Amino acid sequence: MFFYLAMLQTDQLSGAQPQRVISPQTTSAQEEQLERALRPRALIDYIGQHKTKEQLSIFIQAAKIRREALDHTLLFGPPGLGKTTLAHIIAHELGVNLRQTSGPVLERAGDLAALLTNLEPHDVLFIDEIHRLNPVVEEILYPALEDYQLDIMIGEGPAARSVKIDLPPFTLVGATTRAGMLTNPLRDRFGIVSRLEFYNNTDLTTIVARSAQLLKLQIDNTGAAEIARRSRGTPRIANRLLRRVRDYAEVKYQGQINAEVADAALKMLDIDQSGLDVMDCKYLEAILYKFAGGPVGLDNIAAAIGESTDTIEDVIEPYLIQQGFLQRTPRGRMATELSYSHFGLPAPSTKA
Ligand SMILES: Nc1ncnc2c1ncn2[C@@H]1O[C@H](COP(=O)(O)OP(=O)(O)OP(=O)(O)O)[C@@H](O)[C@H]1O
Ligand SMILES: [Mg+2]
Repeated sequence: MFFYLAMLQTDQLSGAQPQRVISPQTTSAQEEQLERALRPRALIDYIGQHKTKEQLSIFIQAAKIRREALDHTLLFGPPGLGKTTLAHIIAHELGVNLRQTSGPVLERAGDLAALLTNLEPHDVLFIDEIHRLNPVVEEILYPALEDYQLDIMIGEGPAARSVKIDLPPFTLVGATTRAGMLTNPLRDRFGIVSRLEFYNNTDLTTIVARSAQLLKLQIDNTGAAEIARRSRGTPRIANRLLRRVRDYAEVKYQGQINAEVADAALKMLDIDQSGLDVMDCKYLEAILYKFAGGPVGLDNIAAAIGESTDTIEDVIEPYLIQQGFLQRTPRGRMATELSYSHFGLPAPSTKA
């Protein structure tokens, strides 16, 4: 209880709403600062995502040998898996500047034009949440991506004229949690498309151990593995749980973290043995108890648990599907046998 209050206070001090511990989104400015400190800077320090890493390493080397800009790159996957981190690493490995913006921030064509005309040759322009680009801004982006040209209108009415400006060759790195929401013409302009996957326990354990070392914590392998196992396959959550477990260990165990200490701390935070938290359980229980295991439509579940459909689709469902707790069918969401057994319910007789 003391622990929970302490958490609330830190969040309130930073002006943010208290949030779910296991939320894959960053919850405060303070957390963002900590994240930056833990962010690997070179590709070799980026743990896991072996396929993506291997591909990128080759494409980056090839671009450098040819002295060309790297092809435009789209990174997609659930929040907290390392898209922003990877964008920074790409620029670092290419030895160029990174200019960062995001879809919702670029309101007018002029905002994008200002960014593009300030790029130096081979620079990386990173657009986060690229699925939320204003269509007018997106139109300007097409010729910029294809021909490194900016086509803009100057003035209004009869005096208006279109001007073409040459841009230096550059690389757009786009990040999105929703590749499906990108328009086709935009998606087609990315030469490299990388899907980030949830991390396996081994890779996450390495990430926890690395963060612990940077934070100078005393943790053994069992402690790192326990935190990893309950982090929803997500480095951001792993790093956050590590900090919360540290608090617990400092108050109760002179800062020593092992599996038992981690387990006790995580139990107190209501994160269960499978790494599911209160929101996950609420979601699955709604399907199991209110909708007889499904199939049930997204809007109905959203109304039942009072969450937005976006949060459900971006944050809650991907991990539950990946872990086999949930099935998405054309008729709606369905609980799997694993869900039934997780909540101690008998498996349903096979539905037609
Ligand atoms: N492969 C990795 N190895 C080590 N640490 C990682 C790795 N990927 C991510 N992290 C850590 O996880 C944190 C979150 O990563 P990042 O901000 O890049 O996620 P994201 O995919 O951009 O999330 P969002 O969709 O919310 O923008 C980073 O601070 C970093 O410390
Ligand atoms: Mg990000």
